[in-house]
Amino acid sequence: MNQAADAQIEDPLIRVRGLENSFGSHVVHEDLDLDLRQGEILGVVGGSGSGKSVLMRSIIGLLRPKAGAITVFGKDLQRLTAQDRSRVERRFGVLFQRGALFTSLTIAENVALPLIEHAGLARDDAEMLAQVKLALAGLPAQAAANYPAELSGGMVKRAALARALALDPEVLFLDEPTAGLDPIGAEAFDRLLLTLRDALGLSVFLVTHDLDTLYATCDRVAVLARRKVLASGRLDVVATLDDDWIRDYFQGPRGRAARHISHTTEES
Ligand SMILES: Nc1ncnc2c1ncn2[C@@H]1O[C@H](COP(=O)(O)OP(=O)(O)OP(=O)(O)O)[C@@H](O)[C@H]1O
Repeated sequence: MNQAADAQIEDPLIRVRGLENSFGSHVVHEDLDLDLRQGEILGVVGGSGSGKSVLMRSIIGLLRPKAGAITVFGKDLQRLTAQDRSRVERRFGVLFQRGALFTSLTIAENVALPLIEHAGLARDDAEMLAQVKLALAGLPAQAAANYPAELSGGMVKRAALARALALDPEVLFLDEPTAGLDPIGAEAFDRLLLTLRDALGLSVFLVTHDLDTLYATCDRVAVLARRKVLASGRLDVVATLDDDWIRDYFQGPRGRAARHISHTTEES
């Protein structure tokens, strides 16, 4: 596990304070606070519809919150000019829930696209660099020429991860990266995530329902419930808090099984 979990870090990389989001009369977030620290993998959990994706979209700039402050790399996002904001956003890599690759482009072309559009690389250079990113995400070289529909779910996730890594981000946002993967594929993805975090010094905002992923990868966890972050901290601490939702989630049969597996793995 990463040392960030225990470190007393004054300035988090991302600081969200008093966030409010609503759609019509439906209030999703109210007075929500959250920190993402340098070098950590933060697991963001909560029931379906609790606002995990809306939170992620607010931070990466796809959704303008109704109120609150989001500070990224020490800069208040709302106060930045469009140009400065896009500079900040270029330091983010994002993997959306369903991969969101362009189906009419090959895997290499998908990964090359941000390099051409945002880094201004020539097509040949971008496609060469795309091969490096695909290798980093653990894809075999021959997958580069395939279209997304020709790959397995696990390979599509890796391709989407390669695209998220294209611009050498400092923060990685992952929305349900192991959803739909079989347990072996999900475990391989977890290991890849840890390796990449350590090798590239990434900080990771990880939305997940997957308890195994949570126990295998996260330094800290933030629980979204009742429109805010109900609790955040080390998983072993949060999992034992006295709250009905937390108890049901972490100490139900699936939570207990995931914790048992993680302890067994740590001991062996
Ligand atoms: N563009 C939108 N317009 C209206 N309502 C929206 C919009 N986006 C999200 N919502 C609503 O906001 C709430 C939170 O959605 P969100 O997708 O963040 O949930 P989630 O916690 O990520 O859920 P899941 O785990 O099922 O993916 C939901 O009730 C959803 O219907």
